[in-house]
Amino acid sequence: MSDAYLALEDGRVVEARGRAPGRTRGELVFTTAYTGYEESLTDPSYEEQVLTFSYPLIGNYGVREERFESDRIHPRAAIAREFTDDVVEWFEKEGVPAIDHIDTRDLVTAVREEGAMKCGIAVGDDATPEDAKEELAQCKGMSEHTDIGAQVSTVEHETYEGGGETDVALVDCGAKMSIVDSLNERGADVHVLPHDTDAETIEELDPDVLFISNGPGDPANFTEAQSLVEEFVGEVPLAGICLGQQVIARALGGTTEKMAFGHRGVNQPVRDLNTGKVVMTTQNHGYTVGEPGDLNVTQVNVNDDTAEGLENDDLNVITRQYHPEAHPGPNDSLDFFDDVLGMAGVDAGGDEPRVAASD
Ligand SMILES: NC(=O)CC[C@H](N)C(=O)O
Repeated sequence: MSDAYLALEDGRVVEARGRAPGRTRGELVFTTAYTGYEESLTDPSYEEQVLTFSYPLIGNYGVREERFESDRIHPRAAIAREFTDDVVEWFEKEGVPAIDHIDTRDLVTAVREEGAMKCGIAVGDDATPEDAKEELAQCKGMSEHTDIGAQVSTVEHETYEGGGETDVALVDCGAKMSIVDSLNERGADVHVLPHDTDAETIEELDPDVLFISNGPGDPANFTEAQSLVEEFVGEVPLAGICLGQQVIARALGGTTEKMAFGHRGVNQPVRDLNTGKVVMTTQNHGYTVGEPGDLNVTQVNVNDDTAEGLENDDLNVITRQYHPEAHPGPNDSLDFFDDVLGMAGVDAGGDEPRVAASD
């Protein structure tokens, strides 16, 4: 007898130990990061997903709000080989089901071999395998969550002051706070705006940069953000991270597609095609840009050659598929934020000037 069951789309039902009760469902994803569980769990990009940690012990340095990327846990449930009591308390407080004492190596291998899959979870004294299967039966595909932006976005315009040197309009499709921090630290005031902000609001704000944030689900469902890009491209410098890159590419005639299982960890190697330099990056995405449209591919993933950086110097557009803001992960690509503010004519103190794609 167990008190936790995980039903997988491949037909298996796996027993586990229940740590925080509840029933839920989502797309099963993983991260191979061995630190940064507070940041990952509060990253809005994981909305409607179930996060499996491949590192075996999660929670061993406690839970501190200073490290949160948003105000709540976003994955619908969490899975590890072993969660500490500290982190379990947090799951219980937020009502997020969690399970451990499960073979996470097997789960991650299944996702890597069979591709992204749906799952259902049932945790509690009276939980049964059928409960988990019922959850699985109700699980939608990521693209079917058409209103996912509203689940994660701010509803009000919020301003985070960073010295007033520049004004960045950050369209919040599920933004991580580290993006705001990275811009504030470089002297920019950041205006965090709802995902469905209209063109008039942007016109009134008259920002120096229009920035589309990271976010959950299928970029095709962020139609309002895409319209803003179509409206302002060429007039206002544009930047984007992860979902932001995907939305901007779609707006500029490009395409996006679902990957087999995505890029998931903090050691994804990215090569800059101009300099040849390779940096380690943090990644957490299941979609990728196929055709880049009016953008040039300036950086690629060393493992599979997918587009990691897109730019158009004439139109003043620069985007990244990975997370330059880190949290979790390496700080090697923080200079992206210097380049973003550089488009607005600000010398934000970067080490070296950006090399244009056409040079
Ligand atoms: N971290 C992100 O912004 C993820 C982008 C998008 N939801 C994807 O899965 O590809």
